[in-house]
Amino acid sequence: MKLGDPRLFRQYAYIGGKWTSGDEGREEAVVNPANGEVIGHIPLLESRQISACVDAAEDAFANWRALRADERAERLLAWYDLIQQHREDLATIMTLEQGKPLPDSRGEVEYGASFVRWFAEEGKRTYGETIPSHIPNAALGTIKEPVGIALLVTPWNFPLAMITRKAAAALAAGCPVIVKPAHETPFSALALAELAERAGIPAGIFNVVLGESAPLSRQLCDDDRIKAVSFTGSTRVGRILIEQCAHTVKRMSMELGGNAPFIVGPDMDPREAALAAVAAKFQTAGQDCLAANRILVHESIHDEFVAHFAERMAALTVGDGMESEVDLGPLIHRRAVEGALSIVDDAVSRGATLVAGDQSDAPGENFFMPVLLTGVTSQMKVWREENFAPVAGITAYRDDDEVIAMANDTEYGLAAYIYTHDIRRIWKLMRALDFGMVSVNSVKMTGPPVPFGGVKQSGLGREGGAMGIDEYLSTKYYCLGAMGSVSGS
Ligand SMILES: NC(=O)c1ccc[n+]([C@@H]2O[C@H](COP(=O)([O-])OP(=O)(O)OC[C@H]3O[C@@H](n4cnc5c(N)ncnc54)[C@H](O)[C@@H]3O)[C@@H](O)[C@H]2O)c1
Ligand SMILES: N[C@@H](CC=O)C(=O)O
Repeated sequence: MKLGDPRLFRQYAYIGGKWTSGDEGREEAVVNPANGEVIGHIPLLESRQISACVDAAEDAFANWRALRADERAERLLAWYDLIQQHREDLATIMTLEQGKPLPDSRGEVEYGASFVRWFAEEGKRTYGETIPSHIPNAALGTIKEPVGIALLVTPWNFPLAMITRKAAAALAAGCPVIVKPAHETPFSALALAELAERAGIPAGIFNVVLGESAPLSRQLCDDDRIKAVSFTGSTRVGRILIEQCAHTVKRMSMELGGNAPFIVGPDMDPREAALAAVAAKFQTAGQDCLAANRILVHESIHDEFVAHFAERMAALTVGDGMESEVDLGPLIHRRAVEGALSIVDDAVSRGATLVAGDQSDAPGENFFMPVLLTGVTSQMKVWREENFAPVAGITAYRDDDEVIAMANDTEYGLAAYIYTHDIRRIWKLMRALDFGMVSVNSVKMTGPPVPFGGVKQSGLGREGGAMGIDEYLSTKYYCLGAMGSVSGS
């Protein structure tokens, strides 16, 4: 791997400010999904090393929480500057381990860094409140305090930004973090740790643990010293973590799967809407929780929309993300390709039409050519499951009430898109859609000021925005009694 700063490529865990190998020497290879080449190895830590990591975080907590918010902000801003300075190396690491095209990786580094800057500032605004007292001669109010050590478990599709969106909020709030990255994409997390160290974030405050996911997470969920768990990943694993944390009653934030509807109104220009739908579906090769999976188009413009969608989709190039002019990189592994194939087969066997998507054109075993299916129905996996692949399903609807019922017919409730210029329709749909985020006439909806998150089985809590830091803060109410005559009491 050619990096301007080779020390960003670390093949160790990072615990209590020390780069750490596994005590028993167990390791795992990490491969480039585009070509199967081994990029490097990571240690698999033993249970006692995981406990040592919690010890280190516990030891570091008191001093970190005691810093003033502006002192923590200085460290975070230094981290932000370093991420920006090293963005090219960070993007290279990301493309090699995740597969996304290099320009997308650069975009993710920028996006990930933006949360660090945002929360550096937001940490200075964790205000409590004063409460008009109902108790004679008493002063009432609240203050916000850090919850304690936070475990952050993150996915492989956004290997950097899903960490910074959590970690920056937790650190700004005064909490130490233990990051458990996906084993497919550990090197972005480790590069962030290297930069956190250089930024003066003290030992024990930002830790990265590596190991077998299930036992490792179980041990940390069982540990009463961990006070919060923030998870981004599948709904299936989210349910497991919720169960595991029940008996220690931890604060939980869950950013889980999505199955976004993309609704196109009858007044829309079919071409404009189709270009937006392609952009909303195929980012990160469809491996995006916001991907427009169920494209619901008014029957009056359906055929024209499909023609434009197919034309735009045909222009997408699939290849190694390190090459120029690539739109879609590989899927993360062969299992993902097989999953996508089975979803397409299921849809076709149940009556969907395969308009485009010839897999014999795929440039390698982990690649998947974009697929367009029409006539998809709620009986098909492509409708019911989060397909997490470049598989687009389009279906026609008659009227607003029908499309609302179709869009809400899913256990997921992360994001929905509406394309129409009819203000009454916008308002009606926006209110009726059972999703945590609704984007109207815009593919882009995320960013640091935004309360990102879902309803139903897409999650609990919000990341980003003013709400994002609250996930790492406890509210302490105080009642100062016998204060004498208190004005306003
Ligand atoms: N809502 C959001 O903000 C958001 C953002 C990105 C991704 N996602 C979701 O993430 C999923 C894709 O990512 P993924 O495949 O990495 O998800 P995943 O649930 O398989 O894995 C996520 C993390 O959990 C770990 N893990 C896996 N099995 C575990 C277990 N039994 N116990 C504890 N930890 C375990 C993994 O190693 C990884 O670190 C999709 O469902 C996508 O929608 C959601
Ligand atoms: N695209 C999402 C991540 C989902 O996979 C984001 O911007 O946070």
